[in-house]
Amino acid sequence: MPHLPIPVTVLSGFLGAGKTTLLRYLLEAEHGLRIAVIENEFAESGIDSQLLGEQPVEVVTLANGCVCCSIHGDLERALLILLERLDNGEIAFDRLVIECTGLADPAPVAQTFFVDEELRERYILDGVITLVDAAHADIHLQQAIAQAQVGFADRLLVSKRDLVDAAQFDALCERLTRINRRAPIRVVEHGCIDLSELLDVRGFNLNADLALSPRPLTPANPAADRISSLVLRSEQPLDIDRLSEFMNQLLEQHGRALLRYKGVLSIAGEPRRLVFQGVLKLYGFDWDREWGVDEPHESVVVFIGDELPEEEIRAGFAAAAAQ
Ligand SMILES: Nc1nc2c(ncn2[C@@H]2O[C@H](COP(=O)(O)OP(=O)(O)OP(=O)(O)O)[C@@H](O)[C@H]2O)c(=O)[nH]1
Repeated sequence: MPHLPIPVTVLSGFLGAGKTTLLRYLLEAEHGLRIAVIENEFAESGIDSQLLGEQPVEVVTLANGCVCCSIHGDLERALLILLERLDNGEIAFDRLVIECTGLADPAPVAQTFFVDEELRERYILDGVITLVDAAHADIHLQQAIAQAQVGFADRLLVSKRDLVDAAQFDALCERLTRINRRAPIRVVEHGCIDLSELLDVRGFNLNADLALSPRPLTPANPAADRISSLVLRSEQPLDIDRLSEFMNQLLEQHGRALLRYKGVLSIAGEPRRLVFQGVLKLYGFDWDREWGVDEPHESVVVFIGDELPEEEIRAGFAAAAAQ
C-alpha cells in the first residue's frame, strides 16, 4: 500500500529564541496529535538531557503519544531510522518537527527533502517556522544567519513578547516584515501556540497563496538589513519565453542568494494563472485555475534574498512583459 507522505515542519530560530520551550509544549501537551520531534545534539534542555543516551539516534515514545528522536549523527540517517521503525510498527507518528540548532541555516535542512529519493517520497516539507526573541532581536539580527532564518521562514513566531513594550514590538514586526513579506507573524507565549499556526502551512506547495503582508512599511533606512523582500507587480501580461530567460539568468547568477521566491503570473495568450515557487536554485511551476472574469490580471512576485540585486530584478521583470 502506498504511504501518504509525512508532513515535516522545520523549526528554526537564533540561540535562546525559545525553540526548546516550544518543543517541550509539543511533546507534553495533550493535543491529540502523534508528532515525532527530531532534536539535535546541541540543545541543552531538560528533554535532551533526560533522553539523550550514547546512541547516535535515540527514539522514545512519550506519554502523550509523541515521539522524541535525539540525534548526534546526521539528519538523513535519523529520518531513515524513523521510517524503518514506523514501518515495522515500533513507533507511530503522522507528522514530524525538526529543530535546527540556533546557529544553523535552515536551508540545507529543507533541501534534504528535495534531494534524496526515498526521503522525497516518504516525507513532504510543509513549512519552515522561525522563532524570533523579541527581547534580543536587535542583537540577534545583527548576524546574517539570524536574518537568513527569518528570510527563509513561512511563519514567524515572536517569543518573549512579555519582555518588550508595544513600540518595540511594533518596530520589530515592521523590521521582520521588511525582511520577509511572506511570513505571517504570530506571538508565542512561553511556547504555547495554537498548533494550527504551526502545522499544515503548505509553504512549499505550488499554490497561488502569496500571503503578502498588508503591513504598510516606512521607507527603509540606509542601514537596512542584508536579507530583504522585493515585491513586484505588473498589469501587463508576460511573455513566457522572456520570463523563463529572465528566471534562468537570475538563478544562474544569484540562485544561492535567493532564499525563497514565489509568484502568480499572467501570461500572454494563456487563460490560466501560472504559479511558481522556489528555494535557492531549485524551483517549480504549474498552471493554476483560469483568471476570473472580473479579476484583474495582475502578476505578483516576491523574492526574499541576501543583498538582492534589486535593480537587475526589476529590469528583468519589466523586460519580460509581452510587447
Ligand atoms: N519571558 C519569556 N521567556 C521565554 C519565553 N519563551 C522562552 N523563554 C525563555 O527563554 C529561554 C530560552 O528558551 P529556549 O527554549 O531554551 O530557547 P532555544 O531556542 O531552545 O535555545 P537554544 O537551544 O540555546 O538555541 C528559557 O529560559 C525560556 O524559559 C517567553 O515567551 N517569555
